[in-house]
Amino acid sequence: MRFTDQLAAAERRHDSLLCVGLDPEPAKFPLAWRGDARRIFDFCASIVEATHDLVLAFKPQIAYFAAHRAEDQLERLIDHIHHVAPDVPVILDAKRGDIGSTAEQYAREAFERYRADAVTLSPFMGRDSVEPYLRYDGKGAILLCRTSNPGGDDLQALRVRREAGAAAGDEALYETIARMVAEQWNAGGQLGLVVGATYPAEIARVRALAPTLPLLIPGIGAQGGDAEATVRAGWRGTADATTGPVIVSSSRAVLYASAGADHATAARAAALATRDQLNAARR
Ligand SMILES: O=C(O)c1cc(=O)[nH]c(=O)n1[C@@H]1O[C@H](COP(=O)(O)O)[C@@H](O)[C@H]1O
Repeated sequence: MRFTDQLAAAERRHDSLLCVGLDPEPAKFPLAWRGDARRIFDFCASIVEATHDLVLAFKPQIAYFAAHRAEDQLERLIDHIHHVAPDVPVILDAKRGDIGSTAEQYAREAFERYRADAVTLSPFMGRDSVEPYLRYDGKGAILLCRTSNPGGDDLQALRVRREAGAAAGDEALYETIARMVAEQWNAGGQLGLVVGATYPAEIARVRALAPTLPLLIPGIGAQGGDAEATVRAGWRGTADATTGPVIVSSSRAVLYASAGADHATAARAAALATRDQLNAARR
């Protein structure tokens, strides 16, 4: 099944816009596992098992595994997700971006080694740096557009001249990215955009420019983004061919809801409350 169809199906089946981000930090694990990087798989698997019926996607962040030489645990984790939750797509958060020949290796890593359903990428090096990922039929590539961090302004808010063909004037760089990706790069329907929950007005702008693209929206929870405003800005109806899904991602607020032996129960409670909060904003 194509990534976009997987998202739409998981959104409907689990009645959810929530993605749980898997950013394992051994220093924050429950006491019995604390500080032990060999428990990364066990910790993440316990979260997946506790929350998979509440989410439309999981998003492991590769740095949290690679930093601990735990890539083998990431491979096992993604296999485990496909096994216990075959209907929930996996977005590998890797934020890659390089020339085509190197991008071919990154694409192979994401889709063949890790068997992810989609990957996050930087659009900075242009269309040919994204194309190797699109050769994997049905896989998704989600491009950074308006990121959740304050420093995102440094480049993404810069005013640039609108492309020839668009109405005269100027616009922010993130608007150019959204327009270009939606209108020119997305011929195969595999692309999505990242927009931070910390910037609801920009989510609305990106949604207007890219009505059918999936929007990955991190920044609720630990970064303080407004969950309701996020949904109101980005959600235009249950995902189908004409309405792009929103994937609202939260990592720390779910993973570390409790530092005790009840961490999985607490993670489920946090995921359930967040799912319900997101749903209330669309009803
Ligand atoms: O691509 C991302 O997922 C991402 C983009 C962005 O603009 N901001 C952002 O926080 N992220 C990621 O989303 C996660 C946010 O984690 P929490 O703040 O703990 O929910 C981290 O894995 C970040 O790397």
